[in-house]
This record gives sequence, C-alpha cells and structure tokens, in this order.
Amino acid sequence: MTKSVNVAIIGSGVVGGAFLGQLKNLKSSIKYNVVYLAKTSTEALYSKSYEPVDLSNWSTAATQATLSLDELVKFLKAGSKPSILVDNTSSVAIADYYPTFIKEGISIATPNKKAFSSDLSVWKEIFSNAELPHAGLVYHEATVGAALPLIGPLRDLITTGDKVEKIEGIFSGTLSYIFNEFSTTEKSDVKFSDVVKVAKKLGYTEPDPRDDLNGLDVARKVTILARISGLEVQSPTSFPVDSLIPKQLEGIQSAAEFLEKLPLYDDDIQKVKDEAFAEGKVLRFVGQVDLKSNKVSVGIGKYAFDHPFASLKGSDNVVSIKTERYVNPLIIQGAGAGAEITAHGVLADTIKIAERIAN
Ligand SMILES: NC(=O)C1=CN([C@@H]2O[C@H](COP(=O)(O)OP(=O)(O)OC[C@H]3O[C@@H](n4cnc5c(N)ncnc54)[C@H](OP(=O)(O)O)[C@@H]3O)[C@@H](O)[C@H]2O)C=CC1
Ligand SMILES: N[C@@H](CC=O)C(=O)O
Ligand code: NA
Repeated sequence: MTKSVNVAIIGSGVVGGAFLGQLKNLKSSIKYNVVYLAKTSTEALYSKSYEPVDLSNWSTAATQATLSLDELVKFLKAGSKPSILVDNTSSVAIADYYPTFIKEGISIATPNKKAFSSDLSVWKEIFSNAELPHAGLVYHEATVGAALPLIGPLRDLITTGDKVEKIEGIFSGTLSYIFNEFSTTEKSDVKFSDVVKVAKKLGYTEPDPRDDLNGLDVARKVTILARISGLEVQSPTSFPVDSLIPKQLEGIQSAAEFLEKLPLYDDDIQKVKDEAFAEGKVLRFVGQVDLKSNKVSVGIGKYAFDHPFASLKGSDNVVSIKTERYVNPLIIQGAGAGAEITAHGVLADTIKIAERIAN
C-alpha cells in the first residue's frame, strides 16, 4: 500500500513559491497530500474533506480565509494521516506556536529562524516537547546557510560525542553578496546602496532587508549554531552585533523609504572600505562562536587579499567548524540564500520527516 502524509504549508513568497514548484515535481513512493496551503496571511486553500490542493493551479485557485493556528492544529489532528507543517514565513506568531504543534504530534520543516533563535525558553520548550511520547519531529536545516549541510552534520558530530571548539564564518547570503561585490581586491567605485538593491532583487534578503543589514539575521544563525553546540545563548541580542544601518536611518518606518534614503550614506561605508583597501584588505561580515571562551560575536572584519574569505563569490556562505575530532577545521562552503536553494533544503527536511512518519 502507498504510504502518505498530510502536509500543511504556510507562505508562498520567495521560498514558499519555489518549495511548491519543487514539491509539485517530486517523484516519490510516498504520497504528499497538501491538505492546507496558506498563500498569504489572509488567503488559504483547503477543503474540510482533506481533498489535496491541486499544486498545478494553486496561484489562481479560489481561496478562503486562513485558519487560526488553533484551528489548524485541530484540522491536522482530525486528519487520518500523520501531518507535517511547512512554515515558509518569517512569522514570530507561527514560530511561537511550534511547541504546541510538536506536542500535538505535528512535525515541522522550516527555514524560519525565529523559533530557534529568539528567547532561549522557546528553544527549550520546542526540544523538550519533542521528547514527549507521540511528539512531532523538528527539522530546520535551512535556518542556517539555506540548504548547506550545517545543522544536520553539526548535530551528528555532537550526538556521537565530538566537542565543538570554534565556529566561524560568513553566514549571510545577502551580506556575502553585498561585500563580495562592494569590497574587492581590485579598486572599484560601486555604490553600497546599489548593491543592497540588487541583493533584494535576487531574493537573497529577508523580507525587510534591514533585518540583514542590522546584523540580526547573522546573529540569529550564530545563536542557533551556538545552542546546538551546547552554549546557552539567551537571545540574538545578548552579544555584540555590528549594524550596517546608518544611525540617521534607524527610526524609519518602511523598507521602501529606507532604501530610497540609503544612498545618502554611501560615503561613510566607502571610507571604511578605502581604508581597508589601502592596507591590502577587504571587508567581510563575519560571525564567531568560541566555545572555549564562551563568546559569540557578529560584525565587520578586515581580511587580507589572500585570505579565503576575500575570494568568496556571489552569495556563498563559508563556515569553518573546529572540533576535537576536526583539528583542521571542517569547511562547508556554497550558496547560502536564494529561492530554489533554500526551498530544496526545506523539501529535503520534509522528505526526511515523511520517511519516518508516513503510513
Ligand atoms: N530568501 C532566502 O534566501 C532565505 C530565506 N529563509 C527564510 O525563509 C523564510 C521565508 O522567506 P521569504 O520566502 O524570502 O519571505 P517572503 O516575504 O517572500 O514570503 C513570506 C510569505 O509568508 C506569508 N506569511 C507571513 N506571515 C504569514 C501568516 N501568519 N500566515 C500565512 N502566511 C504568512 C507572506 O504573506 P503576506 O504577504 O500576507 O505576509 C508571504 O507569502 C524566512 O523565514 C526567511 O528567513 C531562510 C534561508 C534563505
Ligand atoms: N537573508 C538571509 C536569507 C537566509 O537566511 C541571507 O541573506 O542569508
Ligand atoms: Na543549512
């Protein structure tokens, strides 16, 4: 008999849209019944009889109002199959609900960093609920480095008894792209604000690019890796984080107005770049977790032209993990943002869950 799972998907933006395309084309012996699809915060596709959503016309099909999270839990629990929630949003409200989904036996696959990198109490609740009998599973590989294999391998190392000593790297696809284009080993007069706009257009940035520029997105990723490695980081604002947002633009309401005004401050960051260039260095935005000194930090660093960080390309992330076993650090490098790249990480997690729970 064919095994199957019920899948509820929330979000159809940059990552969610690509996820739906990949799921539609998935060849698998397991049947994935998409019984609920919240396209946006207000519009959803589903039927009370659990008739699967037709993924060939989801963008044009008639919608109804979204279910509340309470209603969604009830809906999924009343289905006859095990369920997976795929959260392709950056919503805090949904993230705060993960402990409930998990306790109620609903598994989660997500690129949403909020639940894993906010207050430590949410992290603890998620992973203690995951130990309960009949709890749902939690997979979140795409919360750090998009689909790059970081969280899975790091957990494998720790579960098998290795000890992490230091993690260091470039964790933001957006900031990698921006600095790789802006601060190069050749003299260039490309404008910081222009590169930011291109990064947004390419789908690398968070829904609001200020969440990348203020360092918080990197701080969230570093928080997740630190916690997995055994360091109880209280929150992504509990350690030093450099921001690239000019002080004068800190109070601005909309992302559009921010992007419009950003060119006014191009000269300031240009000066920092020129100073580094004069020393034979480039600027890169780096995160560090030092398990020996229990210190975490995120900020701009200057790296010599022949340092591996200086030759990074595109939106690549590069992460170095030094452990007791990996005395020469394990290096993981590749694209760390973008629609298809991230979506395949989320789909791979969905498949891993389905392989464990489908019936
Ligand atoms: N882009 C990338 O390269 C990467 C992204 N990620 C993560 O992936 C997630 C999605 O990012 P991205 O696709 O770029 O973001 P988008 O803003 O493009 O998409 C988010 C989608 O979620 C919907 N949404 C938000 N809140 C709710 C809600 N409460 N109920 C239903 N739908 C909701 C939005 O609809 P509405 O318009 O109504 O709000 C929108 O359709 C984020 O958590 C991001 O950090 C992770 C790694 C890489
Ligand atoms: N905005 C993020 C997306 C992935 O988490 C980034 O640029 O890395
Ligand atoms: Na990853």
